[in-house]
Amino acid sequence: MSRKFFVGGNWKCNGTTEEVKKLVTMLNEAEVPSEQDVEVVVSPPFVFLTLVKNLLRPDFQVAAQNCWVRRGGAFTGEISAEMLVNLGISWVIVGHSERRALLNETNDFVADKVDHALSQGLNVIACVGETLEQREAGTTMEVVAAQTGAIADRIMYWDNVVLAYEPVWAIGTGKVATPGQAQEVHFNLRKWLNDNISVQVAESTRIIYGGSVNAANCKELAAQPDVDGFLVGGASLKPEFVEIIKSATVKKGV
Ligand SMILES: O=C(CO)COP(=O)(O)O
Repeated sequence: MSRKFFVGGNWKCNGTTEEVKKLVTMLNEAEVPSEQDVEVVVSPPFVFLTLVKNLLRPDFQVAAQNCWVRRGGAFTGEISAEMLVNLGISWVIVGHSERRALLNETNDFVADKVDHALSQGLNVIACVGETLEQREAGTTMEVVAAQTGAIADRIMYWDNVVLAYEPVWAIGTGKVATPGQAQEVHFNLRKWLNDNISVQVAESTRIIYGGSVNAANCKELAAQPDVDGFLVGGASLKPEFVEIIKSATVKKGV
């Protein structure tokens, strides 16, 4: 069993053309472990997708932060999965907690999106995670299982899916989950996959952690057996993103 370490950079709604070019130049010049050891995917806002795709080093890939739930058409302001494929974009982030919370995306809506994005040949980073209230009420695993279950029903081939566990209380707060807290949920999620999908899917699906990951905390998190990488927000806009990519070496024992 080997799950390639995965590091995603979610740039969220940030950046000007100049800033994006600078960030890409920094990434292009960085020395990182080889493609064999780490898969790196950066996710700029829609308007910069083509710019980033054209400038970015070929060993890194590009993700959109969202896409429309079904085929394109008369949906003002939306971007379809077909358009992303047409641009040569290979990944899309789906179900991010900011969209669930601020745009009222439900488990069913997220599941429809996963279904359509996969049907068009996109790879999907599907996000799940509990709020602070849910954690304090002891319902973390229930919430995460319900979110995962909704999308799992629509997935035929798990090879194109990465699960991102992003506890809402750790996102953009500087309050990172402890390695133990992250490992506990990742372990339980993998067990959920084992019990509800298959042993093979449980062993091969990458479960990455997101929420205030930075250069200082990434190594200890990466050392957890069920943490297969990261989805990084704020720190993905800074040079320290390179250090986070390098935490892949923790898995290799290098
Ligand atoms: O939401 C996140 C990645 O998708 C995490 O954001 P931060 O790393 O800024 O906490």
